[in-house]
Amino acid sequence: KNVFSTTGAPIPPGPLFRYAFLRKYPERALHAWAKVYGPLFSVWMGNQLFIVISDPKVARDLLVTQGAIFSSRKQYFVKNRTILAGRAITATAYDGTWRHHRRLAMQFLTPKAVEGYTQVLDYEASILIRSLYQESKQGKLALNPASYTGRYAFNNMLMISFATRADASHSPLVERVIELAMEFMDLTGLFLGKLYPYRLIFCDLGPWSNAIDFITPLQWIPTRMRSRARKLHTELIDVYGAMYLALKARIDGGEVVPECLAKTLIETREVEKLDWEDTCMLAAVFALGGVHSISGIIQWFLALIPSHPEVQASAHEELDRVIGRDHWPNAEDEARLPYIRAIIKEVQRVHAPFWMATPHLSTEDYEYNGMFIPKDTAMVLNCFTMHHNEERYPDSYTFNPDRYMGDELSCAESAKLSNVMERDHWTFGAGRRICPGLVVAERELFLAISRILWAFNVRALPSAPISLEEYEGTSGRTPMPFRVEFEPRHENVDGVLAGIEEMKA
Ligand code: HEM
Repeated sequence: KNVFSTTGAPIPPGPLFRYAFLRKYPERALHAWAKVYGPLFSVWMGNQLFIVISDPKVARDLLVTQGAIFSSRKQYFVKNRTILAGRAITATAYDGTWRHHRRLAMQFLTPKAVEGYTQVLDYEASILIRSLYQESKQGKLALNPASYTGRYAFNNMLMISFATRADASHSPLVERVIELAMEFMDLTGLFLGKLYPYRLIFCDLGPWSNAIDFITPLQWIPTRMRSRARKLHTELIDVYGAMYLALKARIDGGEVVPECLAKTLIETREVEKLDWEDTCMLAAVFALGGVHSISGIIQWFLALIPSHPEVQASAHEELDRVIGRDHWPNAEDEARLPYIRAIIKEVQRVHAPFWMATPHLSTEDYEYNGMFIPKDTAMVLNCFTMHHNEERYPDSYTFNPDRYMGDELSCAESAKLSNVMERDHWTFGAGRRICPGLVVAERELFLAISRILWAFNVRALPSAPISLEEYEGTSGRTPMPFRVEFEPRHENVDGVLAGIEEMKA
């Protein structure tokens, strides 16, 4: 590969020895290198060049302004080519298929669409609070929140994708979806710790995936990795195909099912010329992208809040003042609760679930500030360094929601600011591949976190301190398993929860 442009510009500087540094907590290595090599540096993995972006203005200049060049995806052998077969939007190159599939999914992700099914998210948030209240025996028993936050995020996605949900005793099909997610994690080499149901529906690969991705001859021989990846691909098609067909059978049987992604696919599949694999992978998109991420952020919130009693007290004060104790916050209260919003933004800043977003691939040679970025370079957004930019976030290692007071924009609005130094954070990526689930994600986070704060005083156990440094996986996703107490804050919690019944799947 050329390391100089035709005008003689070199690729950005970078470290010589790298693999060992990138194995666990890779963002720490990237952060250290950004200090040495600056806002744009190179890292080679085998014959693949990665260029790491660590500055908001550079991110804008390349990923946004030059979006026509920096918006594709590398076709990793295991994840993109074999398991997802270039589909599920995230794995698709920057082409007509990507545009087509993203457009179809976006019908369910625009602010207007999210408004239309907010009652679903609202209901699942109620079930989340009810489960935490009941299963903690009204606050007497400490809980590990992972499976509850996972079920919350999972049910939201199941409802908007397939108009179905998992009750506490889930169906065999849902069990299967979870097993496949675990196999996905296992195969893509990302998961190091103990498995919990629901938490692992999907995570986007850190850029440094398997050796087989970088050593081409390994792809030609029948390794166990290759056969498991192929099997997983087939199973994803089978399982999500079965969920699609189950919905179709309901519709064919005369049932009036709520609007959902799979229903739209059923109605438009022929006109849209979607083959069976496209259909199944598209139907799976929300469950793949929108579970682990949401669940992870709520868990980080729960891990952080007990050690910041002053933040929790200010949140309780705001809720009591603005909402009162007779009812809990609803979606339309969001704008009136700036401190709750600030907490949510700050959690996302200090614990973005994907420290390296999902790398974009360049599709043309490009020269930037005297440096050469060759075609087919994987561009990594170094969110960790960007979220610790002292100019933008003074005292950046301190969890301090106050820094967002006065920021009245939603994350979606903030991502469009022309002054990128004012953008709230980079947790959802940047440019044309920015997370399309951003609006629904924000609403889900608001409903869950504002109601947890309304209902409970969240406390750590003195005997089981929570680690805020370590995490599972290789990209900052979820905290190490921990337990917290959910102490009801007032008597009305019981009364408000009394009217809520769990629907069957
Ligand atoms: C707080 C929760 C979430 C976070 C932090 C998150 C983060 C991300 C990030 C960093 C990317 C890569 C962006 C880039 O390439 O620049 C992404 C892509 C994506 N996300 Fe999310 N996401 C979240 C929730 C969701 C939800 C709820 C959905 C679905 C409803 C979703 C669906 C997707 C899809 C389909 C892509 C691929 C987009 C493309 O390649 O064009 N995400 N997300």
